[in-house]
Amino acid sequence: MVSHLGVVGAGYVGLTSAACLAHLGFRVTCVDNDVAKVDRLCAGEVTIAEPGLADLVVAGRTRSRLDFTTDITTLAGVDLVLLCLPTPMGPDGACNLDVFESTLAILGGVLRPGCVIVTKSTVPLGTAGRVPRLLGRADLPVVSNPEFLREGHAVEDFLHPDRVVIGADAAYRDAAEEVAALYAETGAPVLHTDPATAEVTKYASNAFLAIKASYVNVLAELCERVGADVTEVTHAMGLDDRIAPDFLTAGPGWGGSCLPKDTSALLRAAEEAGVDFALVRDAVKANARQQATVVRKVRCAVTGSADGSLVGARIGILGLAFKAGTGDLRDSPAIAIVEALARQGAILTAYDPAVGAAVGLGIHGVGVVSDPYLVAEDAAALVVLTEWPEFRTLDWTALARAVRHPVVVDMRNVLDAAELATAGFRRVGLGTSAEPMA
Ligand SMILES: NC(=O)c1ccc[n+]([C@@H]2O[C@H](COP(=O)([O-])OP(=O)(O)OC[C@H]3O[C@@H](n4cnc5c(N)ncnc54)[C@H](O)[C@@H]3O)[C@@H](O)[C@H]2O)c1
Ligand SMILES: O=c1ccn([C@@H]2O[C@H](COP(=O)(O)OP(=O)(O)O[C@H]3O[C@H](CO)[C@@H](O)[C@H](O)[C@H]3O)[C@@H](O)[C@H]2O)c(=O)[nH]1
Repeated sequence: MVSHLGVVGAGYVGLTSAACLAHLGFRVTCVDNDVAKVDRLCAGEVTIAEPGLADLVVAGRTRSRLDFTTDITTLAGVDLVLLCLPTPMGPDGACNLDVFESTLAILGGVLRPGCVIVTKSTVPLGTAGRVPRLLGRADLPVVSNPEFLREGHAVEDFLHPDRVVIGADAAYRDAAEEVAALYAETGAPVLHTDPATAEVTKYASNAFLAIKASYVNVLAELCERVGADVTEVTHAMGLDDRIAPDFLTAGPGWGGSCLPKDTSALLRAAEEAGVDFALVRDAVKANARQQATVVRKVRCAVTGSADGSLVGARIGILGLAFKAGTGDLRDSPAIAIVEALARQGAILTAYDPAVGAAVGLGIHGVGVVSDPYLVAEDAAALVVLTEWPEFRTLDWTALARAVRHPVVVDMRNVLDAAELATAGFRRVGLGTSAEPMA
C-alpha cells in the first residue's frame, strides 16, 4: 500500500498530480529543481492558471500532506515516484529525454528497494523498457501511466479522468495495482496494459485530436470556397455520437506544449517502425498551412490584397495563449502568427487576459498590454487568435472609435457578426462563404 509518494517535476502535470493526490489522502513530496518555483509553492503560491489548483495546494500544505523541495534525496523513503518531467521536442523533431534520463540516473542512487517508478511524462515508445538501465537498478518496478489532462482543466481532468491507463510487464503486476489504487477514489475505468500499449495510447490520442482539428480547418477552407458555413457543418456532424462534438472547431491551428511535439514524436516512431503514417503527417502540414492562411487573411483585411505590404501597419491582437483558459504560450499558433506578421513589417500590440504586460515576447515590433482597449489605438485591423469568451463582451463601439479601420479578423469565430456590424465593424471569419480564404 502506498502511503508516501514522490512527484518529480512541479509543472502542469506534476503539480496537479501532487495536489490532487494529497487531496485524495496521500502524503506527497514534490521535487522541482526550480528554486524560485519551490519557494513560491512552499508559500502556497501557484503561478499557473489552473482552476482549483491553488486551493488544493494550500489545503494539502495545511493538512501537512504536501511538501515541496528542490532536494531529490528527500525521496529516499517513498513508496512510489511519479515522473512528471518535461520531454520537449528536440531540434530534429524527436522527443528530447535529457532531463528524464539524467533524473532517473540520480533517482537510481536515492530510492529504496522496491520503490515503484511511474512514468507520467509522455515518452517515446520503448522508453519503459529502458528505465531499469537508466536507473542503474533492476529492483524497482516500472509502470507507464500516461497523463491525459488538458491545460485549463487540469484538476477536473485529474480527479475525473475518462480513463486511467496503466502499462506494466506481468512481473510488475502488484506495482500496477498500487498505481491503480491511487485513482480508486476517482471511480474512473482503469485499463491495465503492457507498457508499449500504454505509451502508444498516449501518442495515438493526441495525434487523433490533431487530425480531427486539422480536418476541420481544411473543411473550413472547403466551406469558404463552396458557400457553406463550417460552424453549422461541424455542429451537425458533432450530433452524430460516432463523431462527437469535441475538437470540431476551426481555428488558427492547433498548438500547445503537447500536440505539436507528440505528433512529431509519433511520426518519428512510425518511421522507425517502417509505418507510413501519412494521416498524421498531413495533419501537421495542414496545421502549418492554416497559420499561413491566417496571415494571408490578415494581410487581405489590412491591405485589400493577398500580396499587399504590411510594412508599418498597426495591428491589434486579441489572444496569445494556445487556447482559452490558459496563459501557456508554448507552441501557441497565435505566437507563430504574430511572429510572421512582425516579420512582414507590421507593428503589433497584443492583449491576452492570462498573459501579463510584463511578459515581453521578445519579438521585434510586438508589444503586450494589459488593457484590451489599448490594442485598438490606430489599428488597421484587430485579429482574434484565442477564443477567450470575454472578447465577445468588449465594448466594440468604443473599439470602433479607436481603430483606424474597423475590421476584425476573427480566427476563432467567437464574435457575433451582427453585433460587430452594429458597432461599425466588418468581421472576417473562418469557414464561411462571406469571407473566402485568402
Ligand atoms: N501540459 C499538459 O497538459 C500535459 C498533459 C499530459 C502529459 N503531459 C506531459 O507531461 C510531462 C510534463 O509536462 P508539463 O506540461 O507538466 O511540463 P512543465 O514544463 O509544466 O513542468 C515540468 C517541471 O519539471 C521541472 N524540472 C525540469 N527539470 C527538472 C529536474 N531535473 N528535476 C526536477 N524538476 C525538473 C520544471 O522546473 C517544471 O516545473 C511532459 O512529458 C508532457 O508531455 C503534459
Ligand atoms: O476543436 C478544436 C479543439 C482544439 N483546438 C486546438 O487544439 C490545441 C490543443 O487543445 P487541447 O487539446 O485542449 O490542449 P492541451 O491542454 O494541450 O491538451 C492536449 O494535450 C495534453 C498533453 O498531452 C493531453 O493530455 C490532452 O488530453 C490533450 O487534449 C489548442 O491549440 C486548441 O486551440 C482546435 O483548434 N479546435
